[in-house]
Amino acid sequence: MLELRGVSRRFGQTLAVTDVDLAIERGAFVGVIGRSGAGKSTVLRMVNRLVSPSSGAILFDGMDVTGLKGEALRAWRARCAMIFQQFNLIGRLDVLTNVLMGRLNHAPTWRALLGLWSDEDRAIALSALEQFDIANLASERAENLSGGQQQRVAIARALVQEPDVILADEPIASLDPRNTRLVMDALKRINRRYGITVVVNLHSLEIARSYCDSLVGMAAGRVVFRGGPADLTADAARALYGLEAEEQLEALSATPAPAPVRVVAHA
Ligand SMILES: Nc1ncnc2c1ncn2[C@@H]1O[C@H](COP(=O)(O)OP(=O)(O)OP(=O)(O)O)[C@@H](O)[C@H]1O
Repeated sequence: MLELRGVSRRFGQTLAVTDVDLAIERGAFVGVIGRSGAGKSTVLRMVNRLVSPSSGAILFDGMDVTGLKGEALRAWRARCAMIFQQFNLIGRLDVLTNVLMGRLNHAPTWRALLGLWSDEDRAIALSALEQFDIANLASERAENLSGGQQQRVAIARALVQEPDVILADEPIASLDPRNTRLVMDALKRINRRYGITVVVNLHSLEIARSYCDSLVGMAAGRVVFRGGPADLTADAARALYGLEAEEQLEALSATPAPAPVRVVAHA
């Protein structure tokens, strides 16, 4: 279980995140929703410690990860893979090598630096690409791929890391509707198939409702909504999105809410 207990983060005078309590079960697929600036990215970044909390504690299966440093911090980061809106691939390298970067924690550094990946690592990387229908692109330079293809490569890289948790920060924000579905399907597949916990920041309520088992809504740095997709009513959306809500609600009314599978518990 991934737990946030009273977690806050201040940047100068800005309180980005205030007193967030969350308890996310292993294998859950959780969407974090809310307006721009609500604190969603900061929450995700605190989990893998790209940003450290100003106060509060983050625990994974009872282990306090809040104060980890050095080797212990690297080990924790290997267990929680991060996926970014801008993919963060190395454009001049080929797709397979980008995916192999996810194996860095499983290979001796000298071998990785020399590009001497084991046959096993290569097979694992290729198999990850196959799962997302992009094995044919293995030898292409990453920068030549479309955004949707690049994001699937990033998900393959995260998968071969063999993480416990995948933290995806607006992974579909720069994608068209077809690629949005392909990328969300890829995240869902690895969640269901391998039981990897997925926490994903999303702008679109429609996507959040159709893919996530449970939702956490943030406004002005605080958690103001928790529930299953069916709990995301028009009133809840208005509370989260204010004036922006109508646009979101239009898209939402076009999609029936699926039944929730798992719920985020209060800590
Ligand atoms: N490194 C930083 N330095 C200063 N302020 C920051 C930093 N990171 C975030 N903030 C501020 O913290 C608040 C929350 O930002 P955050 O990026 O977490 O929100 P968000 O909900 O992810 O927004 P978006 O959807 O636009 O990414 C904002 O006011 C933002 O300007």
